[in-house]
Amino acid sequence: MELRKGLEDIAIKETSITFIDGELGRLYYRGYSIFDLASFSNFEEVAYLIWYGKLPTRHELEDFKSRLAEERGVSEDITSFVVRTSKQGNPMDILRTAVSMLGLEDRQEGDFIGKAIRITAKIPTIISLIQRSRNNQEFLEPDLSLSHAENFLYMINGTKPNAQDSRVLDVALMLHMDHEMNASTMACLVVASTLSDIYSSVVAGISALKGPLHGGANSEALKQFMEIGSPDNVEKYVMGKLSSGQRLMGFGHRIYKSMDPRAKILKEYATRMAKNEEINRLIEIAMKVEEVGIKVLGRRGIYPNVDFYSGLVFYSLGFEQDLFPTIFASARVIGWTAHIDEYLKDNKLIRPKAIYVGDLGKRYVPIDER
Ligand SMILES: CC(=O)SCCNC(=O)CCNC(=O)[C@H](O)C(C)(C)COP(=O)(O)OP(=O)(O)OC[C@H]1O[C@@H](n2cnc3c(N)ncnc32)[C@H](O)[C@@H]1OP(=O)(O)O
Ligand SMILES: O=C([O-])CC(=O)C(=O)O
Repeated sequence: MELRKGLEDIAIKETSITFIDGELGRLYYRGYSIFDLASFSNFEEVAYLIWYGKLPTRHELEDFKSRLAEERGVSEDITSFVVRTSKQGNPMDILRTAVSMLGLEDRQEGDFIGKAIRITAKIPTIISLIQRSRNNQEFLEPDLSLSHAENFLYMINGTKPNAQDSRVLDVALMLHMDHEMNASTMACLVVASTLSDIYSSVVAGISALKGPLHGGANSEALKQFMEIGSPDNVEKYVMGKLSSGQRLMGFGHRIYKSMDPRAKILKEYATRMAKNEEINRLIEIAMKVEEVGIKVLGRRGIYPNVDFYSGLVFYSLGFEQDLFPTIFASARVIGWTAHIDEYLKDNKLIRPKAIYVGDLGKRYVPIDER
């Protein structure tokens, strides 16, 4: 039996959701280039596209937007749980538990996409509640007249966002929505393939996304830029890190062997929206890390990934650093649930093999003789 560590280059399903060309750095959702979607589309339209497989008509989009907006509220139980844990808890742990609570509260059978819409609509409310309650700021009810991205920013910052900021978040969320068979999507499918429920599967996705080799890297990348402190320190920091065998956070990818197209788009937004001295300095540092990192790692196909510039964008928009993986989850939940839906149409229990390398036939030794 062949051993494929990390299931590298193993396909577990056919899909019509996302295509990645890792050599050329191209990404498509349902056949549409991410560059076109980022230029012309918006969060609600792309969520619809990913779930339903086609772009909505005007009427379908309006209907879908209202459905998503109406689901934004969370129960008093969830609100009080988040408020109680927001000061000590890791935001991904809080989000994971809150989504688990959503599962307990949902007693309806069926309507898979309806449930996916419900989870997607409520995650920004939970995230905003974490940030505002730990800073002793009053909790704001969702504003149903605002778009998904506008309302997310409104609930975080307490003021209606300007058009540029809401457009930037809209695009950033679109870029994070799906990425074929990444670790967290795989985790969702492992759970879903046992015919468990959507909430349990999404909880598995959040758990996998939390790790610093996956969605947790966005927060680590910004931490890295903050630690570096000044563009003059970049060369020494990067060389020191790499020569001691550590990884540059926000660099490298299982599939991309060139620059991640989403990193290109996010870099453009990050530089365009530079706001204050701190953020301008962080952007300068990031661009220098990119330059030095590519000089050293580029020849091995290791380039900036989506997590390299996304943190700078989220930070500029008012999100606190440890919340970044939760923002990632708020968008990726669309890809997770679309892949679950697709997989369950032709389900097969996911159960790979392990190659046994231990001994056999050992004599059992009673405890007093050990
Ligand atoms: C949304 C996302 O999940 S995007 C990824 C976010 N994660 C990060 O940014 C964390 C840093 N990056 C990494 O750890 C990796 O690039 C991963 C885990 C994302 C993908 O890596 P894999 O395809 O599994 O490759 P693997 O971990 O085996 O690395 C291959 C080689 O490249 C090196 N490498 C990979 N990424 C990096 C990096 N960021 N910095 C330094 N070296 C790296 C490894 O050390 C390894 O070297 P070796 O062959 O000499 O041992
Ligand atoms: O695809 C992967 O392995 C990681 C991921 O989720 C992404 O890049 O968005």
